[in-house]
Amino acid sequence: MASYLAESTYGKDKVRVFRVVREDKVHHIVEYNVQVLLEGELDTSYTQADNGVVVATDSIKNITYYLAKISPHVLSAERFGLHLATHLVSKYAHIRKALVTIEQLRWTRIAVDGKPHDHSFLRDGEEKRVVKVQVDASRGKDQLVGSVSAGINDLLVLKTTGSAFEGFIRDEYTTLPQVDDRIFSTSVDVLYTFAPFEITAPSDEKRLEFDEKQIQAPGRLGAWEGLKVSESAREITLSVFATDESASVQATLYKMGQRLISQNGAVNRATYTLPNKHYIPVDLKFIGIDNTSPALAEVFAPVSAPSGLIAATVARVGASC
Ligand SMILES: O=c1[nH]c(=O)c2[nH]c(=O)[nH]c2[nH]1
Repeated sequence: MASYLAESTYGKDKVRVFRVVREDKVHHIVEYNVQVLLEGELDTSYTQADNGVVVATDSIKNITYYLAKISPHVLSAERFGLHLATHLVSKYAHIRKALVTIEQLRWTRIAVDGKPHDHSFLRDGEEKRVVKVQVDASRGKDQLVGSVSAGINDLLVLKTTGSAFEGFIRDEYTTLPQVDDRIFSTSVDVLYTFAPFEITAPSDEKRLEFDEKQIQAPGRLGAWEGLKVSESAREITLSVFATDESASVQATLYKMGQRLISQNGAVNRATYTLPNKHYIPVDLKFIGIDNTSPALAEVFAPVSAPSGLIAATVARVGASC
């Protein structure tokens, strides 16, 4: 009956942060859902009820808000996440690793007479940008290793043709007809990963320092900085989805990943998770109407469950992560 604590992590989830940065009359905003998890010399908090090693998750929340106030990087989820994670592992001697996941909600400037408004925004879609940052101090507090992944969640797309699914295994379990034309809809989750890099530890007493010079990545922050790659990933995902003569979700996914990597030199891997959101032509034979032959299918029943689920990671040849 012997047992032991095999692994653990803890922190604060769903810290909702809205930040405004006022540049004279032009206001910039971000809204984040932040998850902060810590790992380190924390076993005794589980095994011996030793709260003396616990940074309260309430304090983790407070630190998140404090950094949102003072960090010059708050408008970039990648930089803000790195600043927060670097502070946590630098401030607390026994914390070995900080993992920060940020979900960024969409706020787009309202266009008034075709001109982006200074301080009014709209939620144009439920898609989110997602950023996962890790700062690892396992090799020492002065040898911090940072890693960044970023991507998109819940990007809902649909096409009405240019998608087939044929040639799959047919046996006693098969009821699905082969089709050379169908509706293809998915809610894209994509996460792409950059090579890890060193971060110079903050040298100020409060361990709050964090600037570009501390990032020892090729091209520093610029190599993987959020927006360029994130816009490219979104564009590639949408354009492959729209233009591919899809043989299957699997084949289209692979093309998305290949193109993302070939067009973004700093990205080493891309993981796509694509539910296949089925739209089934309604059988109207009961009233003498053909609505099921592909060319005549016009009325569909969207099926919320079950859905297919296709996930794969495409990696750059020769890259170690
Ligand atoms: O693109 C698809 N891939 C599958 O693996 C699959 N399975 C299924 O029933 N429909 C589909 N469509």
